Amino acid sequence: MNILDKIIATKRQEIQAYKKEEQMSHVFPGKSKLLDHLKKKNGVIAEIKRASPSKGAIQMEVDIVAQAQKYEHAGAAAISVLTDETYFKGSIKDLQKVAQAVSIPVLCKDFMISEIQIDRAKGAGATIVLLIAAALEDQELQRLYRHATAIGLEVLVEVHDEEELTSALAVDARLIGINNRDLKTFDVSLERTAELAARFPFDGERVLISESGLRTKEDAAFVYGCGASGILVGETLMRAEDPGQWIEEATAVEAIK
Ligand SMILES: O=C(O)c1ccccc1NCC(=O)[C@H](O)[C@H](O)COP(=O)(O)O
Repeated sequence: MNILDKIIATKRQEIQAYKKEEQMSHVFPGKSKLLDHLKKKNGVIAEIKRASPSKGAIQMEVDIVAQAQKYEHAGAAAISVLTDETYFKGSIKDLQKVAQAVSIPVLCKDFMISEIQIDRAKGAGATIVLLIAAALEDQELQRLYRHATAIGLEVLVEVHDEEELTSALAVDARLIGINNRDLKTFDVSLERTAELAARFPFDGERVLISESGLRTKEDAAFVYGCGASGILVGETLMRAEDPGQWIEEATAVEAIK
């Protein structure tokens, strides 16, 4: 069984517990839309990532509120919070704390297979949810996409190959993330953004976000040159001495054409 299949199997068990959980229904102030931001200018989606299956512990003791505020002050377009407990050591509470502490959009980064998870993310303050095409049949992707947008969330649809890009376009996704990491093997290559960007319809309605494996501002310049408007960055920011400076530089860098 590859890691993605293992994670999804764990999610199926966890969802049973969510059903019994007390519903979170905090009132969060209205937040701007990530799509609007990225249509106007390039931006960094800065991630809170304590650990990962490929790297193990990254920053277990991080003060997530302080980290999120650094991201916001540096001009991040949005904050991504990994909420998976088993493999990433995150939690829905992390998301809730971050959503309360910042005024920019907040992405619930998890492996969504059910409406229950989407409602829970919204209840905790997320304004965006992730749907991973590799983890969903086309009909499931469509159903969950519709559900999320119907309750006012933005949806980032993550793809890794041409077939998944076709699935994302079939639901008319506006935020499409090209994951440079193969979730089954952990191989990372920014060339994946270049390859799929060549098939991406740059029609002014949707934006391309390059995810994973971005380490330097030159990496950011490379993917902006491919047509990306956004980059999603986890490990690099969690290990950076000055994550704010990294965000500022990667936001301002000129695309390499
Ligand atoms: O990061 C992993 O090891 C991983 C393994 C299996 C499924 C998903 C995984 N990562 C989730 C992410 O999407 C990344 O956290 C995100 O794209 C940022 O990546 P990076 O900048 O390389 O930390």
